[in-house]
Amino acid sequence: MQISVIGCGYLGAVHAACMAELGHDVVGIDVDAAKVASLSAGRAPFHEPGFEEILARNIDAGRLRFSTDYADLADAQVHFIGVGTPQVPGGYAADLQYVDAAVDSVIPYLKAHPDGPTLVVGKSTVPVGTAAALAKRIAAAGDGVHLIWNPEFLREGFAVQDTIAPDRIVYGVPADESAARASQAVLDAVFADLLERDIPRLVTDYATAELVKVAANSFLATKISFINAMAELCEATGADVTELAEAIGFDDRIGKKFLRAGVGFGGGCLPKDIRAFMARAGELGVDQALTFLREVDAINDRRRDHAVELARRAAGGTFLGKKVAVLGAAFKPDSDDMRNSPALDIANTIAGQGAEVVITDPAAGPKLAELRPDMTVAEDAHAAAAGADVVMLLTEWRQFRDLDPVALKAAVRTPWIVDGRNALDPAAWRAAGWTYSGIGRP
Ligand SMILES: NC(=O)c1ccc[n+]([C@@H]2O[C@H](COP(=O)([O-])OP(=O)(O)OC[C@H]3O[C@@H](n4cnc5c(N)ncnc54)[C@H](O)[C@@H]3O)[C@@H](O)[C@H]2O)c1
Ligand SMILES: O=c1ccn([C@@H]2O[C@H](COP(=O)(O)OP(=O)(O)O[C@H]3O[C@H](CO)[C@@H](O)[C@H](O)[C@H]3O)[C@@H](O)[C@H]2O)c(=O)[nH]1
Repeated sequence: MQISVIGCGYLGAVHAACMAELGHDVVGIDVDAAKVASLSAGRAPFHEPGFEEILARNIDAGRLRFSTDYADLADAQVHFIGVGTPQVPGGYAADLQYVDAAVDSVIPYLKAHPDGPTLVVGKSTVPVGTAAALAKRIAAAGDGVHLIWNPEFLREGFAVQDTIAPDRIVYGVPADESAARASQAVLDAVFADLLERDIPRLVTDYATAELVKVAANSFLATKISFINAMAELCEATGADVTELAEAIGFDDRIGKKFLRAGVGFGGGCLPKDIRAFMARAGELGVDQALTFLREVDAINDRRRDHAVELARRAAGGTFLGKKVAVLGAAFKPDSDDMRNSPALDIANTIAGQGAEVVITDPAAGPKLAELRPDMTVAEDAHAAAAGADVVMLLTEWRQFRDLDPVALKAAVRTPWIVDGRNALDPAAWRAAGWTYSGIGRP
């Protein structure tokens, strides 16, 4: 099937390559010419395990190409929309200008297809009500053109695997039954390979599909803030939050996942999605339903402040004249994404308070050096830690988890580690002569 993917960022580029991997003929459209040039040359513009391989393989096979010109999507029957929906500047609501622009740009090319309806498929994360409004505009483009809302649940670092083998697929379909049936059949053909593997597919109305996405992210954010709140209690009582998380996690109803206390959640999704959800609830007059998310957000912010405090204590009460090595800049390991990254935020705060900060990240390092010439970016943990008064582990890359505390001690001025992700073995670091300070651990 001929498919277009509009918006080739972390979501769209991976989706385009995965759709080609499933055997479809795919064109990726993006307004960023540099990104399109990089993708066209088979070079991933961001770090995502396994992505570059499928990108190159499918370009070579002739099933995948990229363009800045919307005219190149004219023959496609299915158009996925994966453009960004960041927070509006200075506010909580989602900025829909990129979705609106993408829809405006695709509309002139929408025409009924000989093999069934032409579909616009929304993947971007949007406030509930967006799909219904877009569907009206798309319907005005002509007969045989429909919108399905198909939210995306991939995690960065596992994006390829999550796209090809998602936990579930959700279709928000038009209210009109025959339009719903016909458009569902087309999207089923796109995902035939996945459906054959019995991946659950849920068919809902537009509003439910939109809400499933933000509800899922709100639940995940709540789980993280819950365990971080428990870390605050553990810190006040001398208890250990990692043992607490393990113990409650044995209950199947709670589960072990997403209970890692630390410097909290960041990235291009959870923080902005819970805020946009709160903003939308306010517009709908049900803001009280989501006041708990304010607390989720506040707990999350407090973890960053707390990490700064732990470092200040380690530095002897002031950052002036002190060198702090920060291990990690990306918001999570196996990604170079620094959007709303706790690590980068904490590094900025500490530098602003007078410390000499040297930061290192296996994937985000080069991008950071380019974007932030004001920062000292080191090659690796040992180079960053040279002469440091405090070392902070803020993104739990394997390279950092596997550090040898004995070898690293030889590089630093003072062996004091703040483990902002509870990723290290405190006993091993203490035995090597370090002062170890974790999150919610004695
Ligand atoms: N990143 C993720 O892991 C993830 C997962 C699930 C859902 N989402 C959602 O997917 C959407 C995209 O997220 P992302 O992380 O890929 O963002 P991104 O910023 O990495 O990518 C967005 C891309 O859209 C392009 N773009 C903007 N306007 C355009 C237009 N008019 N026409 C064509 N291209 C245009 C940009 O140049 C950019 O390359 C967001 O709504 C996000 O919440 C993201
Ligand atoms: O126990 C945990 C788990 C995660 N995190 C942090 O939470 C953030 C988000 O992690 P994760 O959810 O793995 O990353 P994303 O790639 O942002 O994925 C989330 O956001 C995507 C975009 O909406 C969704 O598609 C995914 O399902 C959802 O997990 C990161 O900063 C993690 O360090 C913790 O602090 N503790």
